[in-house]
Amino acid sequence: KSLFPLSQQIQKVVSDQIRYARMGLGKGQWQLFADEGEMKMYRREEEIKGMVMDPLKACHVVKGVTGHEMCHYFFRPEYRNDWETTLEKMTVAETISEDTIIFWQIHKSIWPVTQRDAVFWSHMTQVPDPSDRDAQNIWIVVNNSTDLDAYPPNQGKYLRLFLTVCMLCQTLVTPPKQGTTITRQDIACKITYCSVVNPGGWTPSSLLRTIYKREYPKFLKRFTSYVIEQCKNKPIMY
Ligand SMILES: O=S(=O)(CCO)c1ccc(-c2ccc(C3CCCC3)c([C@@H]3C[C@@H]3c3ccccn3)c2)cc1
Repeated sequence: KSLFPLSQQIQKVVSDQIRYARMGLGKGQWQLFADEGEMKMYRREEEIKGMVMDPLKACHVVKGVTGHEMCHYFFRPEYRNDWETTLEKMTVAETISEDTIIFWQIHKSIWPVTQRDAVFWSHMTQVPDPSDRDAQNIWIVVNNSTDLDAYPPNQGKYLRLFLTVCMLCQTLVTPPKQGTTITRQDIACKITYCSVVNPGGWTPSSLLRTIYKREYPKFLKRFTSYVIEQCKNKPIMY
């Protein structure tokens, strides 16, 4: 469908997602649906052709890890089964480069919803900080559905879902006392997680919204706890 080679499509979607993540909530009726300490999750109710397409934005501040570390554990396939509890199967369909991978994921069926799969490219990159040109403290991972000939949609029992997700992470450092080196007590990561999911087939809106309301907070809490655990005894990766 896309006329542009993959790299150009990635640049466009990534720059759109950076702007979208940075704009805060923006216009429209955003509902705060999860508020647990530092983690705040908002959604806007949107239906297109009777299908739930609710945009979601989550803001979170996680102590003791950097934005690079958070994006690394979100992007790399080898860690995904440790924190993603709704996966039945995850395959690396193509490794385009060290910062671009195409995944095929089958999500566990959640009764009575038809089981879904997804094919998406995942791209991890550093983001310039507009307020501080030589800062190197912002990273992003964008996951965006794509077609892949080897994985045609809706062949078997899975409905193909379509998603655009971004995980924008900014490292915050509180400088320690003069002359002492920075430790994990002095760092934190400010996360903006955005997602728009097209479930790919009609499902009762109330049912989908119940699933999202339960699963998104669970996912972000589990993922961030996992990264803290993985990093705590390792040197800081800036
Ligand atoms: O951030 S990611 O890129 C991380 C890579 O895995 C991502 C996040 C969420 C999804 C997702 C999209 C739709 C659905 C369901 C809803 C009804 C039909 C399919 C689910 C199932 C419910 C569970 C779920 C929902 C929300 C968060 C985590 N789990 C998940 C996929 C990828």
